[in-house]
Amino acid sequence: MESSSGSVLWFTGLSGSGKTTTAQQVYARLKEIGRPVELLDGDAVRAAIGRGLGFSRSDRLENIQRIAYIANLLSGHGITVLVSAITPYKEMRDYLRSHVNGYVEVYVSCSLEQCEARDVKGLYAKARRQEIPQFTGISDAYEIPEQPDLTIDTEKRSLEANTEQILEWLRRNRWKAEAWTVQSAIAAGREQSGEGKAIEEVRNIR
Ligand SMILES: Nc1ncnc2c1ncn2[C@@H]1O[C@H](COP(=O)(O)OS(=O)(=O)O)[C@@H](OP(=O)(O)O)[C@H]1O
Ligand SMILES: Nc1ncnc2c1ncn2[C@@H]1O[C@H](COP(=O)(O)OP(=O)(O)O)[C@@H](O)[C@H]1O
Repeated sequence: MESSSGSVLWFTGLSGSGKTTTAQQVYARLKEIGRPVELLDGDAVRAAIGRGLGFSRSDRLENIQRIAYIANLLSGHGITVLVSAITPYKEMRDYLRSHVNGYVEVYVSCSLEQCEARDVKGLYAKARRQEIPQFTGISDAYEIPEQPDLTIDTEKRSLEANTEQILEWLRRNRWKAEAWTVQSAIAAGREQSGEGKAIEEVRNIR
């Protein structure tokens, strides 16, 4: 990760697994503590810049690449980006890992049975009636991430616990490194300006 880039937390999981709900909660917590943050939700992005894109493999790939492009622009300004999109294929996530600065894969784990029981938007019922083709988990694949950076379980753990797990991961893996980089930069600046040498000279006098 480039030192000036923000993290891109990419929430991947089945429809109804809790990607949006969790991303919204993380968004609220980051806002509270004054971190610059943006949320790119799959549905909203499709409505804004994905018109004409369906759910074939190639359209989904195109959709993910467009979101990745925006995520990179934002993270380049030090913004933490939260993306909530099914991102069902390994191929997509391999692409993201190699093209998105600060990529953090967050697998939102929830069984198909539970997602279907939730059926937040009534889409599973429609998919079962074959009214929606290529529906993820029913008539199209969801390839479970093999090595996500983080897994959150929305079936067994609460929204609050999962949000805290994500914030703790950021604290440990990203913000500590950030603080270290800033400290090193300050130290290097001091060295360059001669401040370091001056301090050394004062020490020698004493
Ligand atoms: N065929 C099919 N398969 C899966 N999902 C479908 C489909 N048709 C419509 N929807 C609705 O579109 C949302 C998924 O869009 P994404 O952009 O996240 O999908 S993808 O990453 O490009 O695969 C998804 O939103 P979420 O429920 O928030 O995941 C669905 O509401
Ligand atoms: N622990 C949990 N974490 C997140 N969502 C949960 C949890 N338990 C129940 N839910 C519910 O599951 C649904 C998830 O919907 P949503 O966030 O829109 O999913 P997705 O964005 O993955 O399609 C919401 O109705 C939410 O209230």
